Amino acid sequence: MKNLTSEILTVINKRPVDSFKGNYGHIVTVGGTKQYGGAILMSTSAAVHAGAGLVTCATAPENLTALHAVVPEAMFVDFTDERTVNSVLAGADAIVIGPGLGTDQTSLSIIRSVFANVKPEQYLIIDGSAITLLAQEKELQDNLPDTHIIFTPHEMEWQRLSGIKIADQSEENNRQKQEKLGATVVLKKHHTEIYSPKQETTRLPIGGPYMSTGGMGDTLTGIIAAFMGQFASEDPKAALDAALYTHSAIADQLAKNAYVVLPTDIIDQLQRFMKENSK
Ligand SMILES: NC(=O)C1=CN([C@@H]2O[C@H](COP(=O)(O)OP(=O)(O)OC[C@H]3O[C@@H](n4cnc5c(N)ncnc54)[C@H](O)[C@@H]3O)[C@@H](O)[C@H]2O)[C@@H](O)CC1
Ligand SMILES: Nc1ncnc2c1ncn2[C@@H]1O[C@H](COP(=O)(O)OP(=O)(O)O)[C@@H](O)[C@H]1O
Ligand SMILES: [Mg+2]
Repeated sequence: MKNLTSEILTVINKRPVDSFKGNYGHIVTVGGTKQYGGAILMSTSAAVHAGAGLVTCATAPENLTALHAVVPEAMFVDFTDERTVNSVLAGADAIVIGPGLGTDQTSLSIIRSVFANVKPEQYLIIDGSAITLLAQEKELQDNLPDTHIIFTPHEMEWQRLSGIKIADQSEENNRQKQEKLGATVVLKKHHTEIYSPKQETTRLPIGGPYMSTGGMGDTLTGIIAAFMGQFASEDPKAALDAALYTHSAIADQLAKNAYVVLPTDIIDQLQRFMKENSK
C-alpha cells in the first residue's frame, strides 16, 4: 500500500486563459431528504468551491430555499421529478448520489432511475444512504451501471455493502470485494484507503479526529466530483487521490488552531488551498 504525499496535488492545474465554465465539469448531486438536507447542501457547496464549472442539486423541494441561500451558484431540481432529473443527468460529467438520500421507497426509486440513465463516460460517486440501500437491494448491487463508479463508504457502510466485518477489513479482503464490484472503493476512516481497478492501493496518511463531525464525508463527495470534472482526463486515479488529499490537508491546517474542524470550514478554504497548490 502506497502512502499519498503532497506530490499528488500537481494534478491541480493552472487554468488556461481561454476557457469557460463548460471546461470545468458539470456536477449533479442527488440526495437530501427533508431530514438530511444539510448533507446534500454540503456536497453541492463543496463542488462549487472546489471549482466545478456548473453544479445542479437534485434534492427534496423543502431544501430549495436553503440551497439558494447557502450556494446560489448551484441550480436546483426536485429529485422526484424524474424527467427533469434525467435531462440534467444527460449533461453531467460527474454525479454524486447518496448524501442524506434516505433509505425509503422514494430513495430507492431515485437510485434506480439514476442507474438507468447514467452513461459510460460519466463518474458516479455513490455515498451514504445510497450505499446502505445497495447493500439491502442485492439485485441492484448485482446490476451496477456500466460507468466509472466510485464508492465512498465509511467502515460500517463498507461492512454492509461488502459483508466484511470491520475487524476483518484487511487490504486483501477489501481488494477481493472491490474487484467483484468492478468499481473504485474509497474506504473512509482514520487513514482512508483507496482501491481502484488495476492500480496499487493508496493510503491517506493525513487527517485526524478533528474531522469526526457529521457532514465531513458528505463534503468529501463534492470535492471528489469537482476534481473528477476538472482533472480526471489524464489520470483519473490521481484526480481522486488529490481530492482526498485536499480534504484532509485543509483539515490538518485548520486543526492547528481549532479543536474541531467543521465541514463548512473546509469548504471555505478550498479556493485558497487550490490556488496555493496549483501548478
Ligand atoms: N447534516 C446532515 O444532513 C447529515 C446527514 N448525514 C447523512 O445521514 C445518512 C446516514 O449516515 P450515517 O453515517 O450518519 O449513519 P449510518 O447508520 O449509515 O452509519 C453510522 C453507524 O456506523 C457506525 N460506524 C462504524 N464505523 C464507522 C466509521 N468509521 N465512520 C462512521 N460510522 C461508523 C456508527 O457507530 C453508526 O452505528 C447518510 O445519508 C449521510 O449522508 C450524515 O452525513 C450526518 C450529517
Ligand atoms: N479520526 C479521523 N481521522 C482521519 N479522518 C477522519 C477521522 N474521523 C473522520 N474522518 C474523515 O471524515 C469523513 C467522515 O465521513 P462520513 O462518516 O461519511 O461522514 P458523514 O456521513 O457524516 O458526512 C471521512 O473522510 C473520514 O476519513
Ligand atoms: Mg457519510
